[in-house]
Amino acid sequence: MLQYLDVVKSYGSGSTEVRAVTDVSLTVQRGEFVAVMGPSGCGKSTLLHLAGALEQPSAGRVIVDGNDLADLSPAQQAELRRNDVGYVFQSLNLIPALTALENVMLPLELDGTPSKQARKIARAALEQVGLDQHLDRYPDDFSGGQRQRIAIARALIGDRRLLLADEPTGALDTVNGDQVVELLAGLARDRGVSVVMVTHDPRFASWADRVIFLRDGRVVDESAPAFDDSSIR
Ligand SMILES: Nc1ncnc2c1ncn2[C@@H]1O[C@H](COP(=O)(O)OP(=O)(O)OP(=O)(O)O)[C@@H](O)[C@H]1O
Repeated sequence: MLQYLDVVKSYGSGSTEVRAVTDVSLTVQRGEFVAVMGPSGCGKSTLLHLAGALEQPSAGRVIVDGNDLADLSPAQQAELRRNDVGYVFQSLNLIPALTALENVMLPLELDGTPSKQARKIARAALEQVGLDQHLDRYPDDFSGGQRQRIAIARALIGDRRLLLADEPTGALDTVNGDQVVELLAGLARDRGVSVVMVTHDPRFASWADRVIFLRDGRVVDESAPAFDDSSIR
């Protein structure tokens, strides 16, 4: 579903050049849940941005669902972002003035889906994340974990098959964080969504099928989940 081949990403040039990602080769299978860990600034977010075609690699290739992103025009990249790739961030970006249902409907409506149909699809997406009640309430009426689930429903709308989650538990307590990560694991296992989740917390990484450790932009280890390794925080 997602492949990095000898990927390098630098920002700036000459004496101000920063190597965010260096020689990363990595494959994420369909339905696989991969956690990415590593110290601050090691390139975790950059890896996600490359997968979502939000950044272009300086060298190497990024392949999403069989498409080499470099071969796609900007319009085709935008289409891939819209149809295949979902994002979840630590800050939820839910719109406070819209209800839970309206928040999830929004991307569909912006894409021209008629309201009635958008409502139906959004309800189904919310049901998949375990929310089928009080959908006419506003984000502030939900707990942090429920809000993140609304954001995940919105990210997955339209059957996206690759979910990029950047610290989705960052603003949550352990109980809510666990629920969100359990949901991500279930989406991978039961629906074949490929999930790449950046996290600082070994507890949440332990839900993943595989954990990738980055340091200074390089993959330094790839292993079974670590439960308590303070050196990688
Ligand atoms: N747009 C940019 N311009 C210049 N440098 C950047 C840019 N984005 C990231 N960097 C640099 O690239 C490196 C990797 O950044 P990145 O955000 O990918 O790390 P990270 O592991 O996600 O960090 P954190 O855990 O703090 O979010 C850092 O040194 C960062 O300062």
